[in-house]
Amino acid sequence: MSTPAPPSTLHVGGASPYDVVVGHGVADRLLGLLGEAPRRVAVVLTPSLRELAGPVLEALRSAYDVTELVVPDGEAAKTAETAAGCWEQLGAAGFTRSDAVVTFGGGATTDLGGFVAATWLRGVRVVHVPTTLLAMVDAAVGGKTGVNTAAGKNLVGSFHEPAGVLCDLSLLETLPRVDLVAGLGEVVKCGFIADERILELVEGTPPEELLAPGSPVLRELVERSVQVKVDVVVADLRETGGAGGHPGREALNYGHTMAHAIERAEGYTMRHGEAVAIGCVFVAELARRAGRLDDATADRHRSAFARVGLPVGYAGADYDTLRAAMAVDKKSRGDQLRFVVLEEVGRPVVLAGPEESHLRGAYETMRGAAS
Ligand SMILES: NC(=O)c1ccc[n+]([C@@H]2O[C@H](COP(=O)([O-])OP(=O)(O)OC[C@H]3O[C@@H](n4cnc5c(N)ncnc54)[C@H](O)[C@@H]3O)[C@@H](O)[C@H]2O)c1
Ligand SMILES: O=C(O)C(=O)C[C@@H](O)[C@H](O)[C@H](O)COP(=O)(O)O
Ligand SMILES: [Zn+2]
Repeated sequence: MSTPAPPSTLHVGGASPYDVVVGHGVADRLLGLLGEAPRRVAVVLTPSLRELAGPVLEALRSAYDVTELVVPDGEAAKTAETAAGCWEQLGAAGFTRSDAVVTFGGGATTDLGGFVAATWLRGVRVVHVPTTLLAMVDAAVGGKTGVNTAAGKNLVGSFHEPAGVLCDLSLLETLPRVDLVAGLGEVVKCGFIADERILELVEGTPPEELLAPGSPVLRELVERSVQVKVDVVVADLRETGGAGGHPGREALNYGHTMAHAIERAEGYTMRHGEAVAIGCVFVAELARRAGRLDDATADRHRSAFARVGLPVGYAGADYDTLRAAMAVDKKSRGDQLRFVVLEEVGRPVVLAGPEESHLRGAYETMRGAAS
């Protein structure tokens, strides 16, 4: 076995700067990152990850009063009720503004834990230790936090930047393959919106190699995807818009209008990364029909996502159900749907108010591609 390369640090500039550290064993840096200011540390995690979190919890207990905020697994954690339960526990523990929250888990845990940290005392420090590929490349970075409501996904939340993100690639060793594959959904998305080298790596590497937690290619994909996200959020943290025709932070939402509608229609049983793959293929087809994207790049979407084992079609819910769910997307303005589409790889733009016939046509193509 070759020794893994030393950790790399990606700096996120702005008003509240922090670092994203990527490498093997970097969860050990948690104590150094939290420093001496906190007396209490609350760790947000799920029952299924308590064993994996053992060394982190032990290290934290050696330095702080630790409160475990044990939340439901997966999307079930992202509710106002779960957040309220965490607030109760923070209150009971006498959690102050100098104390800190640590999240340990996938994107659902970092979203919920980040939201709890953003709202407790109007904002306390949070450090994310993402344990899924998806959370490392996307959810833990950039400060978007939130929970779902009956009306849709991530409808309540806030922007609250972490004090640091520790992407410990060793933690991926226990992650089921299907969740690793789902994480590639956001990785490939980053390739299409901003970094074609990601697509070349995905297209040119055997999937087995891509999906090995110790693989240098996987590590490069993590670093490149984090860099894509960092570049976007540094320029437009609060999603107020970009310059020169670039959609700003909304670019990271590529494929998400349909993805979130499908997740909601499926009662959040489909993995987010899988829905993102379908959503990207859908919106590429929409852009093709609207005359914005060429056939070859639309086809490249199908082949890139399918190559790593992600779905590229969906036939579960009918058009009207998905159309209604897309209307509550945060990119919508009034009655108008807005999509991020590509004009070419690396050139995202906003398509506002697409023709209904193009939407229906892209929906039918998505239905036809369902396996
Ligand atoms: N805030 C953001 O910017 C942002 C970005 C992308 C996605 N998200 C959100 O992230 C969520 C999806 O995150 P996800 O794909 O990580 O799913 P997830 O958090 O539901 O985790 C997937 C599964 O993996 C398990 N797991 C996690 N780490 C593990 C490990 N190391 N070993 C074994 N099992 C492990 C979890 O228990 C869970 O069952 C969605 O809610 C999505 O909306 C947020
Ligand atoms: O960070 C962002 O901005 C993103 O859009 C990244 C997405 O991958 C992520 O799923 C995000 O949570 C979606 O945001 P939302 O604003 O559509 O809820
Ligand atoms: Zn996403």
